[in-house]
Amino acid sequence: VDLSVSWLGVNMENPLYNASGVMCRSREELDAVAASAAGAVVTKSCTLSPREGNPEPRYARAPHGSINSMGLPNAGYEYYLDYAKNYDHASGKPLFVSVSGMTLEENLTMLKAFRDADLPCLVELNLSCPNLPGKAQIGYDFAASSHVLSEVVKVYDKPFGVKLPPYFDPVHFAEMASVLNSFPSLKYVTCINSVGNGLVIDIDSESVVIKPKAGLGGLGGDYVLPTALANVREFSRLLDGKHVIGCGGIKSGREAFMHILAGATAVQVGTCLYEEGAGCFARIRDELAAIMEEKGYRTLADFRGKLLTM
Ligand SMILES: O=C(O)c1[nH]c(=O)[nH]c(=O)c1Cl
Repeated sequence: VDLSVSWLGVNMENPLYNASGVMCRSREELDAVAASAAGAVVTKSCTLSPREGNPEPRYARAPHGSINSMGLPNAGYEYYLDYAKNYDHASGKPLFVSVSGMTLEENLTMLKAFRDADLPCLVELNLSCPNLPGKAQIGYDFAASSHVLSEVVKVYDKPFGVKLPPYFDPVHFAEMASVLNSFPSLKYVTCINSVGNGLVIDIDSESVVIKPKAGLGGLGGDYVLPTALANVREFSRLLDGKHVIGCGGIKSGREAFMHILAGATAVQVGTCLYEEGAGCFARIRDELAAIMEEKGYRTLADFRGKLLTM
């Protein structure tokens, strides 16, 4: 079976890579993902200046996934620009850079720098960080999203993508798709970011499990799989000529198969990567290959987007 996927001018031998935020803040972590069976690498969302992030504990494993309120800890955009300049693009593993400025001006400054560096990496503009106290997610404000993207495409003329929050209403899917469809150079969306502001409670300690925001944090893992699949399928259906990257609840070949069946071009692994380590890419790849073998599919295109309805 052939697990490769070619899209946006990049070729991936394996459709699996890390979700932004997991194993991608330092060059050592990024190199570990690049050295693994992952088919691509994406950096931790960056801001203009380095950030410490929220007070710890800010990540916790939960019975069916994870909760995090990291608060955008990162080394600052110049660190990731430097990593991208030195990245071995000939390695065949595309590098994606996640950008998540604290303000529109920050985003424009960073995007101009990446534009001017003229690197083969692709930008994933994060519209969905749920963990900055007092800051609403851009992705939940359709007018703000449209304004940000209008300003972005004025300075950043290369293909790019956006990381979207989960939506939970057909009207919202349609509204956001309408906004996104008005930007031809926006070539992909990554669905989904964590399900924002959940609350995990430990009944033994009768306490929350993370410190920031009185315990509120973004959910990942099994908790979010059905929501992730719905967002992948809806945006695959509603977006014109754009790719959808699936993220959310992938921990085996089974969920990877589901995401691709729902329409995903490629898939990102977050919670499972955090808990298992970079070995998960080879394991999930092999599990996906076995499922394809069993079903008689030779390539991802044989079943991509072919989810049956009743
Ligand atoms: O708290 C974070 O750093 C964070 N955590 C998430 O779950 N999604 C994001 O986009 C970000 Cl930026």
